[in-house]
Amino acid sequence: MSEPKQLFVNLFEMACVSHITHGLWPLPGNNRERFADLDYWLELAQLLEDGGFDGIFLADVIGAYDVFRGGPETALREGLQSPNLDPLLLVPAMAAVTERLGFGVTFSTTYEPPFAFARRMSTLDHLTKGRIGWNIVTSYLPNAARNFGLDGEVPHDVRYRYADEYLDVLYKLWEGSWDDDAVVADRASGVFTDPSKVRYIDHVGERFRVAGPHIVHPSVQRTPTLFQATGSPAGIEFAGRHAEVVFTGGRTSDEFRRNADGMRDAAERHGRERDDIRFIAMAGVIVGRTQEEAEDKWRLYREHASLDGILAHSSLPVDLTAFPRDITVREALARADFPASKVPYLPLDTTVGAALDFIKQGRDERFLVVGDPKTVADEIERWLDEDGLDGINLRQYHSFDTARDFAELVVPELRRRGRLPQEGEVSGTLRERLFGAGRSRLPERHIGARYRGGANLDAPVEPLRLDFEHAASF
Ligand SMILES: Cc1cc2nc3c(=O)[nH]c(=O)nc-3n(C[C@H](O)[C@H](O)[C@H](O)COP(=O)(O)O)c2cc1C
Repeated sequence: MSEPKQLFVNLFEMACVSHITHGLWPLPGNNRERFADLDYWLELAQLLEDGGFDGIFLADVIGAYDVFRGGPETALREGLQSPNLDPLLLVPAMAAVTERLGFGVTFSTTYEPPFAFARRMSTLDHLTKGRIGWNIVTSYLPNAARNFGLDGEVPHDVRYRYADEYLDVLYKLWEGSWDDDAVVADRASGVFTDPSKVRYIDHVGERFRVAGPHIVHPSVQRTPTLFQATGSPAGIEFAGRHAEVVFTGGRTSDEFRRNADGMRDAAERHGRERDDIRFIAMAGVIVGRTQEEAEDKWRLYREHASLDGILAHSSLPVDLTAFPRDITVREALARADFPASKVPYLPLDTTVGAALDFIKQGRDERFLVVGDPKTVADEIERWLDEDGLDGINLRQYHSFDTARDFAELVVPELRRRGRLPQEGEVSGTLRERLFGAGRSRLPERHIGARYRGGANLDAPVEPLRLDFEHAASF
């Protein structure tokens, strides 16, 4: 009999008070307001490693949420992703108190040039001994654009075209600029680096000119493990070329499988294998010693959920709370002169009141389970076997109760069922943890590997075809 498929578990985090579960930070015992205290991250990292988590995943944004009600006031009042610390700087501290925990950090390709970022990631890969992953985002907040000298957002698909060139520069630096044996460190001769094994990259593209050589020698993974979250046609094409782990969702199993298959098809179009991408979903797991205890927690979280926080986070420009509760959402959007086609996720023919209640409840999710350890483990097994999910980003409702509950109640049950590695069984780089021992580096068939040994540095890459009609943004 084949071994059961195992789950990859990240805690979903962000260095702010209110990341995705708005309104919950003031709950008794919640540590969220300590996010700027280094001890918060050290305690959390140790809890996660000891508790059987594979990684911590750090989200990031570089601007304020100021679309809802035309300003940042709601977001600031809620602590909604602002104030927000730089996630890259938290990693070395957490790495110092752990040995196995993986780190996924978010960084945007749209506003800061690639050379300095390549250096920071190589540094983190060295310091963590190959435990670093990068969540590639192109940023979606209009305010972010205004923070970096632009009047407004770069159009959605253009952001992905820029991101593609950004990745090209990074691969040249990470994969092509230095040979593995370039560092000699020979005391007798006093030679530290063999200059014949280090080269300029001389990248000249649409957006970037980067001479190189890379200023950091090769790290364990060279290219960090590449994560991405997407659902748009342009994003899927980009993921097919680059991503190794994709966050995707879906309200039903079928929708999830269709999304994943679309990305596997895209991977094949780019010369990769279908299982070169792992799929991770954001998941809510509310567990108690009994079903009743879990239901009580879930009720508490829903009672305290902040509708304003959720709406400000969604950046919906129409303030539905300003309309009578008994008219339909379609009617409210028409009165606001806002096209209903731009909000396909809203239930247009229900009343505004029902829609707001629905948004606040947060129940329409495939990857949400509330129950005792057995119920939760049964459901997670369905996600793995029936939906084809590989891992989860655990949504936090309460810090550290969410992570501690999962560690104490769910991990032992999943281990008993062979769905998580046993304690002490885990080792290797982040990429090896996801794809198996011996795969610390990008496989040869990945586009980033084409520069190995300095090959192809002056051969242009076929541009990513992004000629889709796509107006929606996140
Ligand atoms: C689970 C998840 C996590 C995300 N985390 C971030 C983040 O930390 N920072 C960010 O700018 N965007 C984040 N996004 C948004 C994505 O980067 C992207 O903008 C969104 O998925 C829409 O992509 P698309 O337009 O290609 O479909 C996240 C999305 C999902 C689903």
